[in-house]
Amino acid sequence: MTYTRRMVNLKNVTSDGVGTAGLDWPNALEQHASRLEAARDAILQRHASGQDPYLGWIDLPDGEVLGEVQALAAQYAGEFDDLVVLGIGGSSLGGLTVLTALQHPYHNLMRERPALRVHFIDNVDGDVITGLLEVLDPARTLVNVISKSGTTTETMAAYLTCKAWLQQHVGEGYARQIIATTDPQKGILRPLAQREGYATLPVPPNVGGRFSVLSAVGLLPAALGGVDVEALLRGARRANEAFRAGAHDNAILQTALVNWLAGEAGRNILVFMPYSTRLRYLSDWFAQLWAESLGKHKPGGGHTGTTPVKAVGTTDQHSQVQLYREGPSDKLVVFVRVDAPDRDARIPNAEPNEPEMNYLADAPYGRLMNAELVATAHALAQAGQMNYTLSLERIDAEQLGHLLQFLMLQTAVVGELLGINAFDQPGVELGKVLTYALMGRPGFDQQREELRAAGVQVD
Ligand SMILES: O=P(O)(O)OC[C@H]1O[C@](O)(CO)[C@@H](O)[C@@H]1O
Repeated sequence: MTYTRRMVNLKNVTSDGVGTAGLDWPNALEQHASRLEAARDAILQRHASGQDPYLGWIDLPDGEVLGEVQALAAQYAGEFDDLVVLGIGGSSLGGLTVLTALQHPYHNLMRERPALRVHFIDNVDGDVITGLLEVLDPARTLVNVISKSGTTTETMAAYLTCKAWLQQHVGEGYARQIIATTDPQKGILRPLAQREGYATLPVPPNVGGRFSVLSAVGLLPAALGGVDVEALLRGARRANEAFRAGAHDNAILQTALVNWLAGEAGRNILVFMPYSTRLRYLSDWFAQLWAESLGKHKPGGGHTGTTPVKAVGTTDQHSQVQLYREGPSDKLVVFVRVDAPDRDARIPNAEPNEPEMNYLADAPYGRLMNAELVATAHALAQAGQMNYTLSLERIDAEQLGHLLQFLMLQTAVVGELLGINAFDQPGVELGKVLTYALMGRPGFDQQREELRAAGVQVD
């Protein structure tokens, strides 16, 4: 994986494609190299101490849970057609990203499928949940309920629905068709799964949801969907190794710096825009990673965080790029480019009577896609709009694993530069608690009364 930067304008674009204006590159790197390395070292030291409650995700590429995941996947393969994944946020978006990127783009429509179809339920939309169950065969459907905390309302509601559906249709054997992925100790889901006799997988206590894609959370759905999970972890290990390089050879540190400086310079919006339909959910996964990690109260007062915007090229070129070029200079745009698509898909020879279309004749789709990316990056740079491009050679499990770990490490470094805890999410927890109060969950009477006192209708 490589990256290029194309900053505020084209004047200072160097021969290796590294744009420099605005950030005065490479002086900015010179100026901040030791600070970057210190941030990286602080993270690695906390991790090495074995005491840090949040940094377990750095170890996930070593694949401690891999054997267990593969054994479960092998046990179920062939016997089932569909897997329904129940989870939300970090308990859903990683698996969705990996499967959308790595399965056949129309895997679900294939007559002969090499692996299970995987469906993600990540909302309390009764039409969608019951609509899905209406068309699935209960005897050939597995359910993987995923919740780190083991309590999240949305996931518990979907679990109750799916369990009742399985019980109704397959009777006593339903427990064999449910796998619970959750914290080894905490929450409601773990004891419930033990009582019911479900197969279980762990979410390590020191791994937060948005950093859990390479734990059993992402690996089991990926493995059941036919993804080469070993290669995914191998790629992530390469990112871990690259993270140890000096700042001048370390794209993770350098992009963290660009992001941090962009925020400090008032560029409060971060547009994440892969040029690939297969990578469209990477934008969703990244948006959660970025927003929950970096949108925080500053220790000394004030706030941190740039607002992630999910986009996909070229599609959103035709809906958002007008704003990115001529709107306020308050954004950093991150493109993701794929050098070589899997298929040598070409546009057929054009219309013989339309010579103006001949430029498309026999053109590879990949070339057209990347021409659009480069054109957009240049157009933004010319208008003083900061952007850089991360490049994958191709979309395969190893490259994707590398990119996921790259982005998690980059986010951790930005958190360190900002002086915040990038691994908690207190702002989201309050919403969860107030939902419990509104829904009448026992133990939340005080919050219920507070809501009533604040004029919220609670009954
Ligand atoms: O895995 P859980 O505990 O159900 O949480 C799901 C998601 O909810 C959040 O806590 C935010 O509401 C995320 O951080 C997390 O990924």
